[in-house]
Amino acid sequence: MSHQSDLIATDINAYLEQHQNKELLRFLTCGSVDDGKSTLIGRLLHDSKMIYEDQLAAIEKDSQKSGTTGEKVDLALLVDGLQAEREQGITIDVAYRYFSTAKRKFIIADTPGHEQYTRNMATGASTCDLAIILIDARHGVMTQTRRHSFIAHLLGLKHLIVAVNKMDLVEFSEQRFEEIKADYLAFAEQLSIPDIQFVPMSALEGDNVVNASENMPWFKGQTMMQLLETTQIANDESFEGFRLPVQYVNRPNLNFRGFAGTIAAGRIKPGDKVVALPSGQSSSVDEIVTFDGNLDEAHVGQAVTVTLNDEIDISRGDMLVKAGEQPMIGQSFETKLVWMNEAPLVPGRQYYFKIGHQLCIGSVTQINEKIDVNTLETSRASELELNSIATVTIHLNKQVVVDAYQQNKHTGEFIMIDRLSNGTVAAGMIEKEADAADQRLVSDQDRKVRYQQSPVTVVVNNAELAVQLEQRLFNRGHAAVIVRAEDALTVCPYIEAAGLIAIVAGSEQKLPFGITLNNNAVDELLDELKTQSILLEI
Ligand SMILES: Nc1nc2c(ncn2[C@@H]2O[C@H](COP(=O)(O)OP(=O)(O)OP(=O)(O)O)[C@@H](O)[C@H]2O)c(=O)[nH]1
Repeated sequence: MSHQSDLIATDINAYLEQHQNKELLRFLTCGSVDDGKSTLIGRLLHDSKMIYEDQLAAIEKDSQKSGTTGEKVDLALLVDGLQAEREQGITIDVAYRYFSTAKRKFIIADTPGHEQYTRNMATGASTCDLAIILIDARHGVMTQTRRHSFIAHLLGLKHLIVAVNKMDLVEFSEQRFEEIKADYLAFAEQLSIPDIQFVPMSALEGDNVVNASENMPWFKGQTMMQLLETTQIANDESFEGFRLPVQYVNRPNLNFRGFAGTIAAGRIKPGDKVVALPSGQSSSVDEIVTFDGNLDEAHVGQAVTVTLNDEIDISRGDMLVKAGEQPMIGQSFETKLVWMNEAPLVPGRQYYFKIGHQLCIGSVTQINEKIDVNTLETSRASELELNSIATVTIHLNKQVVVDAYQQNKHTGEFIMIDRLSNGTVAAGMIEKEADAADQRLVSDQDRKVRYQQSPVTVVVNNAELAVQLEQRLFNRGHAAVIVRAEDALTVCPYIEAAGLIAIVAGSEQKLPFGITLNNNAVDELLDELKTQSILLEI
């Protein structure tokens, strides 16, 4: 490799130490097809001298055979390494690449631009600190630009670099750059992204990638590489509100009981008062133990084992927090969801939910609004197809401890897993606790479709009873649609048309074809269901 530190020859230990301690920046490149993502990454590697001599020789040879750049070396070939990609001419998956400069280490997530790869982008972005949004200077802000920016915002990225690429094809025009910048800023107002930088660039020619452009002397800002090396990310993690999701209870002998995990937010010292959640039992920190010895203080990002001054019951999946800095504890939440499965999301169907180290069963009870990622317009929807993004209400079979994702990624994110295939079907971000009374009341638009999917319809006039009923039915494998008593007659035709069973509990309304229970008791209802099992098979 041509890029080498002098330290490698003189003091390898000092070099390794220096390398180890360099800050790591994870970033994502996104743009439409052919905006120049691969060329940009190739250029970053090439100009920062991170390419092996033999790699360079190989792509020089390949450029003549399959490159798209005429006489010039096609640096995209360095990145689009997969044969299948080359044949199709597109990047098909998230590819991670590593490189470092004297100042920082980098991991790049290279994601495909097409709309059908929204899930790949979301996957790539979820662990990144920064996103580079590429715009072709000839085309300006496109639908995809807006989509990528929205997903970056959704996943809580705090830093964006908008790279206006192919400036060589618009005569390095300052006016064109300013036009695109103004367009982008007008759109970005809707997204609250704290840090947006702009760079006019030619990835192909190398202008403003690593070296400042001689063709654009009017641009006084930093080059792409300078921005990557200097964007401040150290304070992006939250130092407020201590959170230690317990990954492992370490009990090597009778005298030691420690709770191990990576601190997801805040800081902690021996003596601090802590609460274990969801149990709510409190204690105080005795020691903070690490492989390298005990610490006087630990903070976000550090992997530690904490011992407490009292024997309290804590197991994997629980969370230690500081007294007075409580997160949300609940079973129902409003969340953003990116649906990643070929088969559509079916409200009411049960999935595993993995929230940090907490695993439980639950379902999406309602799709509140679907977001058109291209226009940011919202609409009602009864199902979500692959790559859809929506606000949904989820209901879980046990209490979990979470934060809003925008406050803390680590404690606010979750995935949904199919219970049969074990495949990840969605990624979600917690927004807030759902309103317990309303969240199971089905909206008019969703009603018809929900009935077709759901074997039992329960009509109630009591929100608390509705919650209990739905939970108990869920536990017995039935999906229930809860309808408010006052809506019951309006929705009768749908129930009838779908040939479903209506169970009327505690309601004044008598549906013509329902089983009317005169008693509110849940157990009696369930007994009734048992004896009426034939009806449930419909
Ligand atoms: N003139 C000019 N051409 C460029 C520039 N950057 C990239 N290109 C060309 O644009 C085409 C697409 O570049 P890629 O880097 O493969 O684009 P991509 O965004 O990675 O495309 P996918 O991998 O298909 O998503 C290639 O022919 C590049 O040589 C630039 O700054 N100026």
